[in-house]
Amino acid sequence: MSSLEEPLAFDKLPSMNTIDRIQRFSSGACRPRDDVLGGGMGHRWIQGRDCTTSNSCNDDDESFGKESFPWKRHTRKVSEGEILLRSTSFSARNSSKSFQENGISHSINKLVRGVPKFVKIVEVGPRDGLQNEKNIVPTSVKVELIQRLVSAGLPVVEATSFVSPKWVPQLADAKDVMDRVNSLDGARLPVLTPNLKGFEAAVSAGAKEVAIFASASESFSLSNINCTIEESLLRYRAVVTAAKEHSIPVRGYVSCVVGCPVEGAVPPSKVAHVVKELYDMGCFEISLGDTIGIGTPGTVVPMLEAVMAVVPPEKLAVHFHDTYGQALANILVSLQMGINIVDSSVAGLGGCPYAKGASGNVATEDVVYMLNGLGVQTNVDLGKLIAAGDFISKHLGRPNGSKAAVALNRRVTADASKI
Ligand SMILES: CC(C)(COP(=O)([O-])OP(=O)([O-])OC[C@H]1O[C@@H](n2cnc3c(N)ncnc32)[C@H](O)[C@@H]1OP(=O)([O-])[O-])[C@@H](O)C(=O)NCCC(=O)NCCSC(=O)C[C@@](C)(O)CC(=O)[O-]
Repeated sequence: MSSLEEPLAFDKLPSMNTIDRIQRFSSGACRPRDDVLGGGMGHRWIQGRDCTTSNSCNDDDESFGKESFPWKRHTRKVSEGEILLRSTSFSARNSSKSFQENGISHSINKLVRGVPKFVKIVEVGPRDGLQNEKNIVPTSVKVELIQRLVSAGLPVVEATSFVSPKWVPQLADAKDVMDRVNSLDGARLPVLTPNLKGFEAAVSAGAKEVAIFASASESFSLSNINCTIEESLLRYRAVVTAAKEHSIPVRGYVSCVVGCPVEGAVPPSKVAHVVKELYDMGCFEISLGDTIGIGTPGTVVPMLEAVMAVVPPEKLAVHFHDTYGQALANILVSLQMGINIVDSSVAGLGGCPYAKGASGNVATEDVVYMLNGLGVQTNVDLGKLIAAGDFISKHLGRPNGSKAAVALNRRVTADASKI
């Protein structure tokens, strides 16, 4: 049992060789073409790709719409917030150009090797973000939050959970929320279901996609869903079978992929075992949750190596909590390894009621800001997203937990004061 006060396995910090090796064997591997290293415009540091795989490379973002269950593509107008953001990105463009003039772009392209051109963001704020809130958030606020997130261009917004209201009172209004968001166009709205009872309630409430959530740690499984890992897999097999009958896609989660609040370090082989079980039972995508935010690139890389040995990277998502401020670094290293789906929570809301001390998920605004800086498309309107984060933060009576949102809001105020 290791202490969770220490970053785990610092000595395992990956060398670029490790990442190169993974890239070579990853089916999503993509490499920058050396002949286009110097010619980019704007703040996009990743130049053209020469890849032949399906993992969102060698294509524009249209390929993203070709998943097995299509949903209506979201078209959006540019918001006022985004116009401001575009105007403030001028200096980033200039600095990118001067990097290129100095021959530094080659290093940048090496650094972002393998990072996909498009990242699908799975917004978990209305569910993971709110489930831990002590004061009950009115249904109307939850509904407006979901509407705002969909209108910001997020392709997937996890809406709520059909879990026991005794266990998670905050989400006891799951049916009412679904009744009011079901007609929203432009995004998928999955919900969590811990068992058949939850699945049936979700289907009657009109859910068109569900998620099941297992754990790589026995102790966490017991405290979160009151059963062992093997028992949970049995339950989930029943949920997936029922979902197949309704043609409902099922996403899988695995919690505690790096560490557990009770057991300490969790071996990558254990994570890989549970991920493979969920994949084999039919989950279309599996999200790897660092539930207590303990991971660093030094522990995330070996975990991903183990998981990618059994499930292809294009079927995997990463889900980092930011307890130790490591989430963006962990996301970047995951993208370098071929992952192109990232879970995040607007305004950095979140925490798990059964993982004491776990802080919020990585803030969606911070992820989008980083991806914009890397030239990775998300189709998310950062201005509208920040407004959604401000809306819910104001309701909860606390500052927006996204550093990018706070800084950009300050910048807007500063710019306005010059007028
Ligand atoms: C799994 C159970 C239900 C077992 O809970 P249990 O108490 O063992 O279940 P039970 O079968 O003995 O039933 C007890 C009562 O709950 C009811 N019940 C049973 N099932 C449901 C249901 N689906 N919906 C509504 N009610 C339900 C059932 O009808 C019964 O009601 P009673 O007869 O006492 O009135 C419970 O432990 C539970 O709801 N746990 C969910 C806890 C939770 O939501 N945790 C947060 C999830 S976040 C997470 O896991 C991590 C993640 C995904 O975010 C990724 C990451 O960050 O790593």
